[in-house]
Amino acid sequence: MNLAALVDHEVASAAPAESAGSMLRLLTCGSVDDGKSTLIGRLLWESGAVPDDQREAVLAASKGRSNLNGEEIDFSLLLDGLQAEREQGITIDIAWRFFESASRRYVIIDAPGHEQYTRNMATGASHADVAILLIDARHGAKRQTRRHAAICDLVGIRNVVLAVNKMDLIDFDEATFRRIEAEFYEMTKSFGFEQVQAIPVAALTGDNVSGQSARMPWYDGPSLLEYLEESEPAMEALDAPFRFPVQTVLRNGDFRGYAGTVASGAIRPGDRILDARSGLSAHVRRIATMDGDREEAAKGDAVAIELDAELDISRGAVLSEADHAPVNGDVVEARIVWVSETPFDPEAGYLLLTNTDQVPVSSISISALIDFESLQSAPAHDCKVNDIADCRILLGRPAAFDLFSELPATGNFVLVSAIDGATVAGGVITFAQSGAATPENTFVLSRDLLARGLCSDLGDSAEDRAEFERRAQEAANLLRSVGVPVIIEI
Ligand SMILES: Nc1nc2c(ncn2[C@@H]2O[C@H](COP(=O)(O)OP(=O)(O)OP(=O)(O)O)[C@@H](O)[C@H]2O)c(=O)[nH]1
Repeated sequence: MNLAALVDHEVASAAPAESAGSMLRLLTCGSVDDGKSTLIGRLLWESGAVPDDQREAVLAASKGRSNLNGEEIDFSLLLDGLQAEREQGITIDIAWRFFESASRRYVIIDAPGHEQYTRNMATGASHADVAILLIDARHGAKRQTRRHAAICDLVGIRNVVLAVNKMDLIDFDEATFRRIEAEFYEMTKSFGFEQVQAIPVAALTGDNVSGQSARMPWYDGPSLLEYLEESEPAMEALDAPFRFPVQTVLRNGDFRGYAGTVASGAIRPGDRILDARSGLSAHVRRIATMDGDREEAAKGDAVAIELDAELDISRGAVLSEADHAPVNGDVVEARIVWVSETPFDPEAGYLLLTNTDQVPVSSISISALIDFESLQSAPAHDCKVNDIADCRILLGRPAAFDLFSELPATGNFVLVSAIDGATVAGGVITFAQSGAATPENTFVLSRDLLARGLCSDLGDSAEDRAEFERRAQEAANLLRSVGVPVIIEI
C-alpha cells in the first residue's frame, strides 16, 4: 500500500455513511503550540459540529484554566488536550475528524507538530485538498512550519491557507501580519502552490475564524471558514489517462484476467491497452467484477480485466492507454522525504515499491537537500530523518513510472530497507527514463565545461554562484529531455 492508498483507506473506513455536498479534505499543520488544536476546536464549535453534551463537558473542563487570556472556553480540549479530561472520566469521541457546515462536509487530517511525526504528516498530506499552515504571529514561520510547507508542496497540495494565529497577542498589528505573509510568499515562490491565502486569526477569541473580525478592519479578505466554503476539492483532470497497476493474475478455466484497482482514467471493452514494461499491447475483451461484467471501469474500481490476447505479464505491470503510456524506466529522479531514524546509507540495500511493483535499487545518489531556513535546495550528498532531498535512483530493472506532476497516483513510491522491509522514505517522481546511465553514455556537465561556455560571464559572488547552478540545472534538464543521461559535477 502506498502513501495515498493508506490515507484513502483510513478516510474511507472512518467516514460517516451519509453525505451532504462535496467533501473538502483539510490538512492542518504547524509547529507545537502555535494553536492548531484551538483553531480546529473553534471551527468545530462554530460550525455546530459539537453535540450538546460535549459542549457542556468542554465548558466544565475549561473552568479555571490559566491559558485562556480571559476567554471561557478552551477549544483545544475538543482535540489533543483531551488526555487529561479522559483521565477524569470525560469521554469525547473522535468524530472531530469530520464536520459539516451548511454547504459541505469536511474531513480534517491532523498533522502533529512534533518533528518525529513528519512521516504521519507526509502520509496525511498526500490526499488533502487544502492545507492550513498555522503560524504564531509572535514568532513567524518556524523551521517545522517551513518543513511542513515543503512537504505540502512535495505531495502536490496546491491550495494553502496561511493562518497567522494569536493576532490578539500582537494587538492585531497589520504590519506584523503583512511581514509574515510577504516572507512566506517569498520563501515558497519556487513551490507549485497555486493559491495561497494568508488570514490573520485569533483562534482563542474567534477573530476571522468563521466571521469577520471587528478588531482587524484593515483585513478585507475572507474569514477561514468563508475561504474553506469557497474552496474546490482538488480535482484530477477528467481526461486523465488510464492506469491499472496489476495486483495479481487470475486464472480460472478459460478465464485469464488481470486484477487490480484503476489508479486513474477509465477503460471500456474494445479499448487498446499497453503494458509499458514489455511493450506488448492487446484489446480489452471483458471487465469482470464480483457482481458481473461492466461496460466501464474508472478510477477507484476494483476489477479483473480480460484481454483478447495473452500478454506475458505479472504483478507489478501497469496497464495503460496504448498511446499515453508510462515510462518504462530504470533511471528515476525524485524528491523524497526521509522518514527513517537510520540515515541514508549509499552502501545499504533498498527496494523501491510502487502501487504493486517491488524493484531492487542499484544505487541512490542524493544531489540536494531542502534548507528549512530558506526553503531553497542546496547541493548535498547525505540525508537523514525528516530531510527532504532530491535524488537519482538507478534500478536493477525497469518499472512503469509517471511523473508525479502529471499523474500523482502512479508517480509516487516508497523506499524500504531490503533487510527488514522498514519504510525509509516516501517520494515523488520528477523524471524517469529508460536505459540505465553508464559511464559510456552519460554526459558529464562539469564545472570547467560550464565556466568556459554557458557560464563564462559569471563571477564568484553568491548571486552568480546561484545563477551558475540554475543554468547548470537548466542545461541538464534540456539534455535529459532529449534522452541524454547527465551528471552535473559542480
Ligand atoms: N492568546 C491566544 N492564545 C492562543 C490562541 N490560539 C491558541 N492559543 C493558546 O496557545 C496554546 C497552544 O494552543 P494549542 O491549540 O494547544 O496548540 P497546538 O498547536 O495544538 O499544540 P500541540 O497540540 O501541542 O501541537 C494554548 O495555551 C492556547 O490557549 C490565540 O489565538 N490567542
